[in-house]
Amino acid sequence: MVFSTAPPTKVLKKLQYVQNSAARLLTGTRSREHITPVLRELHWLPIKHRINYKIILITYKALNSLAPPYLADFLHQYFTVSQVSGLLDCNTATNARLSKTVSVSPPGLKPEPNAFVKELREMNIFHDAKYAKKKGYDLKDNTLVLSYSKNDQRVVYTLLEYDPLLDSSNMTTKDWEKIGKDIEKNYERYDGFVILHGTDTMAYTSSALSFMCDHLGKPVILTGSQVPIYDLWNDGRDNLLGALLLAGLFDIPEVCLYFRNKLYRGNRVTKVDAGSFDGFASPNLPPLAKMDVDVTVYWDRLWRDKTYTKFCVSTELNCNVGLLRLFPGITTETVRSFLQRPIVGVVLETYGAGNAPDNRPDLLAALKEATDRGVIIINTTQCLKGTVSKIYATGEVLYEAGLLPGRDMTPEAVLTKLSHVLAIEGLDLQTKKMMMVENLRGEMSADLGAKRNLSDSRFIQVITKSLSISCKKELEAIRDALGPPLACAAAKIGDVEALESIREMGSILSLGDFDGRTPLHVAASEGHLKVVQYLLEHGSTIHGRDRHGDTPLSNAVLFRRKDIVRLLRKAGAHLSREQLAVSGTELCSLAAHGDLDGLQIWHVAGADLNTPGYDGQTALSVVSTGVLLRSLSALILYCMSWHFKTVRSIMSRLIISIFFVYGEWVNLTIVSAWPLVL
Ligand SMILES: NC(=O)C[C@H](N)C(=O)O
Repeated sequence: MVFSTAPPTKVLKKLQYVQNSAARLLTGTRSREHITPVLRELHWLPIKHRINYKIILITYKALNSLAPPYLADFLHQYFTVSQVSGLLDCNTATNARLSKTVSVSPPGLKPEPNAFVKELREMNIFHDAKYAKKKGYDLKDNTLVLSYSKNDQRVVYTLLEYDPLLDSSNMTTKDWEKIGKDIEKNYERYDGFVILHGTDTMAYTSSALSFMCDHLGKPVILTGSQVPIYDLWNDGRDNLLGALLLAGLFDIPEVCLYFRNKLYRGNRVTKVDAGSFDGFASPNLPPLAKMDVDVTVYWDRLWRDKTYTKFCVSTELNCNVGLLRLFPGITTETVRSFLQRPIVGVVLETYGAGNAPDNRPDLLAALKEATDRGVIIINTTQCLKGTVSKIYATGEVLYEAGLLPGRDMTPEAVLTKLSHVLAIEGLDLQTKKMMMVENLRGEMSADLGAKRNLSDSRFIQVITKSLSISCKKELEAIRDALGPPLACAAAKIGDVEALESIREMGSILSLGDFDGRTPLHVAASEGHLKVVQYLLEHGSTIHGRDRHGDTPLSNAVLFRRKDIVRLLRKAGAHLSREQLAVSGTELCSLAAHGDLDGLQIWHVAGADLNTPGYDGQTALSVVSTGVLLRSLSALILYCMSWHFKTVRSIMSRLIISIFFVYGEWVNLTIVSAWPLVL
């Protein structure tokens, strides 16, 4: 997690003056007259450095012996109310930071370990301590609650800080693997993931993760900042807040990058500005979402997995790949030595629409030699925007040399895709080449093909006629408003054809109705296996929650649709942490009623039969207690029968008790053995 930026040198001088003067004040007289010149200098600094945390803290320490009202006035100019109270409190953390800060002389910014979560706790927007307390949340140190709520739902988030924290320039593929593994490890416990990352190499990481995450069904959002979040004037706070809200409240099953109010697909971005809050661009794909006055998610732009397979992360990456940028006069020796073994994959950045000199047979021969040896070379453009094509003869020659077209992929995307594809075991070269030109995660613009016109839809024709509408915008608005409830209605009656027509008119089948219930929720509840299959094949969001927090899987469990539970599990659905937390009590109640079918469904859905209920009992102990009680009653009956001599022979008395005990034994065996026979 890194939030840093280096200030320009002119400002550094001023910064140093203020720091030094403030530091001198620490040891000398601390009267108002001595401090005023420092403050004046402070005011002349550009705002972003004036409010530099270090300066404020040093000056604060210098001011510490002054009268509190003066001190508070000063602090309020630069800090929020909660930060001031944190400072005045001068707790151990603040003291630790103060002493550390004073000893730092040149402000070369570095990631600061173990500071972030404490800082977030002090910012009201990032942690609503009162709410957490009121709700009785047992929040561990690194778990916080956002103060923003939607339908009384809060985003609760847990922070995992890496050790060591790295400037992103120091990151390697090993760090991508670590992030990927952590996502995989925690996948079922969280609804989304936010990765705080330095901006310098963030586009590489987001591209790599997009390829490493197979069948992703939840948001993974990378974000960072150009100015440290510890500074008052920074972009870290907005970026982090936006990323948390999007990851927590929206079902966007992609690896994305969030920066300056926009959510981009992770493998379409590139860093374009080192000195602006608008640091990233996605030249060939518009944003997936915008956080403005309203949050707008462009659902139709999302990349959806069309297969139903469980999420997994492939962490293997081939590091023998490289980027080579052509320039006029590049020597054949340079190209040749670059293409030497062990290199197996190369991104060749060519001119314009994918062109290279066609009057350099030596250079083209060097490329051809490499591709003949099995090196995969992908042709990409040096331009920020646009795609490679074969329109020029200077482009055509590259394909004759065995290069593959990188279309409009960013160099970051091609490099990480090569690294991923080349590491997959058991694939021949031809398949790997095929994968490189295929769209794996929306990293290239899709062929638009013959896109159906909205007005071609029969349904839309009827609506336009009856409402006398002709304008495209109005048609789209009608489609977007009617699409989700219509799709839910079709799912309810199990009508796959109707769903197909709704999809053809451009509606997104993953969207929910007024209660947040998607067609998948409805089909799962109603038990329409074919509809569930169809929806999964068309990229329906499997983890979507309705207003009550229910998912398609929990609905299928509730309505006892065992075949649908199985199918959803195959597609990667799982019970949420909250559902698992109450599963113990539910299982005990089913066990107490001898409801084998109910227990089976929960087991298929992934519940652990050993989960304790509210009173600490498990389903198994409930059954055993039942056996004990019934065995006892059997014994009592046996004795009674002996006593009252109602049953004369010992034989018949034995039969009665065996009947009781045997009956229980059969039950008990089924309950404890059924997981084996499922
Ligand atoms: N502000 C930043 O994020 C730049 C920093 N050097 C990094 O990428 O880690």
